[in-house]
Amino acid sequence: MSEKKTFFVIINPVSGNGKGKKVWNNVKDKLSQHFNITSQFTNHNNHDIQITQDALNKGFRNFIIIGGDGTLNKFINGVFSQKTINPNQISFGVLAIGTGNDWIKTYKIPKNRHRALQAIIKGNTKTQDVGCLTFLDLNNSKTYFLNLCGIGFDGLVVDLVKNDRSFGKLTYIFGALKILFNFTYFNTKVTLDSETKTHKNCMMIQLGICRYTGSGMQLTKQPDPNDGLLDVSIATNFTKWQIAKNIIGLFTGSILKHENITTLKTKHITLEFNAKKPLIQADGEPMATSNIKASILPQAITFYL
Ligand SMILES: Nc1ncnc2c1ncn2[C@@H]1O[C@H](COP(=O)(O)OP(=O)(O)OP(=O)(O)O)[C@@H](O)[C@H]1O
Repeated sequence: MSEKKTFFVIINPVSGNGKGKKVWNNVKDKLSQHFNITSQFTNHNNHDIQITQDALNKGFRNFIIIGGDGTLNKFINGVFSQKTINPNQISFGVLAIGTGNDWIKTYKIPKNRHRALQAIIKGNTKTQDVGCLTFLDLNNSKTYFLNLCGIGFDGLVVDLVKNDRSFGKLTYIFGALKILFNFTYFNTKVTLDSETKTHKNCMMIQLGICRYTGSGMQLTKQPDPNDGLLDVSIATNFTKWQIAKNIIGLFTGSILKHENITTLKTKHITLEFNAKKPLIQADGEPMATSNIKASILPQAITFYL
């Protein structure tokens, strides 16, 4: 009989309004039948980063994340902010128990935990790109993302719902409707290679790797998680009425045909904002407020699907 593979399981007990413990109790026997398992619950915000790095230092290379997009984001930051172990030796599977669970949607990874588990047991893997944000006003400190980074409108939405996701899947939609009446435009100097252009009255800018954000919205045109490029969209001069009218288009992606949206693909992009800087989110997590450079690490992480 072949030797059992070893996995380290990280469980976020607060994801998806507190489903973590129950899900873990539900799957741990099955996991142990197939794998050697070590597990740890997170105790506080960002603990997921520390747990990942401690597990890497102890020799673990395969992970299962029981959490939402935010927990995945912290795992990715644990992997890419350390320099000892090459990320190409690391792989992860996910049992998605979050609120939005947007990352799994691109790959149709089942939300049903037993089917998701089956996929990990089967052992098929795939690689994808990882995004890197450099905060230019904060000593060039870096953060990494797996799904999508949004600036402006959805930065405000994430900030609004960060402490209360009790509406489940509808949390982001209710948040977006509330922000609709409060957002302010911002101006952005966009630099691609050596060319700089100013976009006035920006409502939001998306830097996408995967397809979905905000519980199923499609705000980037042709994201390919494996092409080594960020899929950028810049929305300008939208009135509140135009957004309200196009709300279904946010979910179908047809909003991207609107003349007020510029789309492009790039390996890196620098965004400098006016004095009142917009809020930034990455993978549904609030980020620092700063001018940023975004770049991509091609096919940098392996996952089970
Ligand atoms: N024990 C903990 N207590 C408080 N916060 C935690 C804990 N463990 C992890 N976190 C933080 O919880 C945040 C959100 O978790 P996560 O995104 O997985 O759930 P969610 O918000 O319900 O799902 P989604 O992002 O898919 O909408 C992450 O920033 C993570 O660092």
